[in-house]
Amino acid sequence: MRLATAAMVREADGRAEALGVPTRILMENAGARVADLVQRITRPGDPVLVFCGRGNNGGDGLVAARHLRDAGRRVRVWLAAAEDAYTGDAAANLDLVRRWGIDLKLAPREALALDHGLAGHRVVVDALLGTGVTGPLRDPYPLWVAALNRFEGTVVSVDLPSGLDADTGQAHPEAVRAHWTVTLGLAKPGLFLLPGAEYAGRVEVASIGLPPEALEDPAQAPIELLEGRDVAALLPARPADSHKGTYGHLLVVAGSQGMSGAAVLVARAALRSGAGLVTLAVPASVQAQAAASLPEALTHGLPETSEGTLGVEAAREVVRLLGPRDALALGPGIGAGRETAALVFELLSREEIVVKPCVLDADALTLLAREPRRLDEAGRALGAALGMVITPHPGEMARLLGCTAGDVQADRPGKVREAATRFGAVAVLKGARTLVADPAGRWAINPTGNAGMATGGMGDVLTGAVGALLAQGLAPWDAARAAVYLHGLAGDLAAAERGAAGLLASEVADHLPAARRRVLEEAGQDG
Ligand SMILES: NC(=O)C1=CN([C@@H]2O[C@H](COP(=O)(O)OP(=O)(O)OC[C@H]3O[C@@H](n4cnc5c(N)ncnc54)[C@H](O)[C@@H]3O)[C@@H](O)[C@H]2O)[C@@H](O)CC1
Ligand SMILES: [K+]
Repeated sequence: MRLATAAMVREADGRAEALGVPTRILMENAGARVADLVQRITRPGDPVLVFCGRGNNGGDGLVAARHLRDAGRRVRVWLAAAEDAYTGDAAANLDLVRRWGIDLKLAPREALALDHGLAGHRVVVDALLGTGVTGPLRDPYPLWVAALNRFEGTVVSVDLPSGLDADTGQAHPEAVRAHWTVTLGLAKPGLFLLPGAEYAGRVEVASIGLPPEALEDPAQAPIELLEGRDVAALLPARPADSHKGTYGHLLVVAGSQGMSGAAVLVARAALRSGAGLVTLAVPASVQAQAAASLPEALTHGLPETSEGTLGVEAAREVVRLLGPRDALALGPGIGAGRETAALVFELLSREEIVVKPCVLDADALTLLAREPRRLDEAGRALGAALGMVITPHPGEMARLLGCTAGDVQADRPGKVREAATRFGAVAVLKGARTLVADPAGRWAINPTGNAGMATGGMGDVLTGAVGALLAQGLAPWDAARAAVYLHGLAGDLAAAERGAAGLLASEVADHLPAARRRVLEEAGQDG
C-alpha cells in the first residue's frame, strides 16, 4: 500500500487544486466518507458527537456532521474555538452546519464537564487535529485528548488520531486512542509505525477524489506498507522442471567457537527460504558440529585463529568459495576480535566479493562500525555492482551512524534512510515494525512479526532469509522486503501455534515455508 507523509499529502492537495479539484471538494468527500463509516458501525438512533478543531481536519468533521444529519442521524458538534476563529473551507462548512440547524457549541475546557458531555454519546468523531499538528500539544488540547481517551464509547479519528505525528507515529506527548481511523486520500506512515499503530485502531483508507496525476510525484521516493500480495509478486516461481541449481547457491560465512549456533541458524533459514544449496563456511574447529546440526547444508572449515575465530588468512578461501556461488551472507557469530575485523575489511575490499550480492549482519556490522568509512567504500563499490543489504538492530545502527540507540528509535524512518544513502546499501532496521530503505530514498514498513520474536537468533534467521532470496536472483531491495515480511509472518504463524513467549528462532525458520505458502495463497497463486 502506498503511503504519504504530511508534506507529500499537502503537495498532492496542491496539485489537485491546480488540476481543478479544490480542497473544498476534497473536504466534502472526506467528511462524507467519515459519515459513511459512522453509519456503518452504529444503529440509527445512536447519538454521535463530532469534535471539531479549527483547521481543515475540523472542516472534515463539520462536513461529516452534515452528512450524518442528512442520513437522519442524531448528531451534535463541539467546536475547539469560537465560531469567528474559523477560516477558509472550515468556516464555509461551519456556516452550513449552522444552517442545517445542527446543535453546535463550544467544547468545555474542564474535565468533569467534558466527561459529562461526552457520556451521552455512542460515537465521538475526533476531528480535532490532522496532518497540521506541529510540536507538542498546546492547551487545552491535552485536556481534550485525555477526555476522549476516558470516553467509553467508540472513537473514530478523521485522517489521524489527533496529536499523532503523521510521519513518525510519535505522540507529543499524548494522542487520541481511536477505535477507527478513516485516513484520507493516502494512508500516512505514522499509522503503521509504533507507537502510532497502537493509537490508530482499525485503519480505513478513504479515497477523496484526488486526481491520479495529483497522487503521482516523480520527484518523491515512494513509501510503502508491505503487503502479502506484493511480496508474493517478488518471489521466484518454482517451475516443475527445476533442480537445485535453479534456486541459487548461498555462501554463509559465520560462526566461531561458542557461536556456531548463529551460523547454523543462518543456513537453516536460508534453506527454509528456498535456496537450492547452502554452503556454511565456519572456523575449522566448529565445522563438525555445524555439519551435524544441519545435514542439508554443505560445510567448509576455514583457517582459524587460536581462539577459534576467523582471521584474515581465511580471506583467500572465502573468495575461492564464493566464485561459483550466487550470494554471500556474512557476519552472524563471527565475534568482534581484531583478526576477524581484518578479515571483514579485507573481504569488502576485494573485487571478487563486491561483484556478488551480499548481506552483512551482526558482528560484521559491529566491526564495520569501528571504521564506517570501510562500509562507505564497500557500499559504493557494491552499490555500483550488484548490491549489499545490511540488517542492523537499533544498537548496531546507532554504532554505524555514530548516535545513540535512543536517537535511532526516536526517528526510525529518518535513520534507516540515512544509513541507506550513506552506505549505498539497502538498509533494514530491525525491531518492532522493521523498516527497509534503499539508497534512492524509497522506504517500506513491515507490518508482520510479534513481541515473541525479540529473542536471540531471530536476526540470524532474517539474514539467512535475505541471503537465500539474493541467491535466487532477487534484487537487494526486493530480497530485503520479501525477507522481512516472510520472517515476521513466520513468527506470527509460529506464535499462533504455540504462543509468542518462548518462541525459538529455529521454529521461526521452520515456519518460513508456511509463510511463503500463505502469501502465495493470498495472492491467488499456488503455494
Ligand atoms: N489540505 C487539504 O487539501 C485537505 C485536508 N484535509 C484535512 O485537513 C487536515 C490538515 O488540515 P490543516 O493543515 O488545516 O491542519 P489540521 O486541521 O490538522 O490542524 C491545524 C490546526 O491545528 C492547530 N495546531 C497545530 N499544532 C498544534 C498543537 N501542537 N497543539 C494544538 N493545536 C495545534 C493549528 O493552530 C490549527 O488550528 C488533514 O489531516 C485532513 O483531515 C481534507 O479536508 C482533505 C483535503
Ligand atoms: K483527527
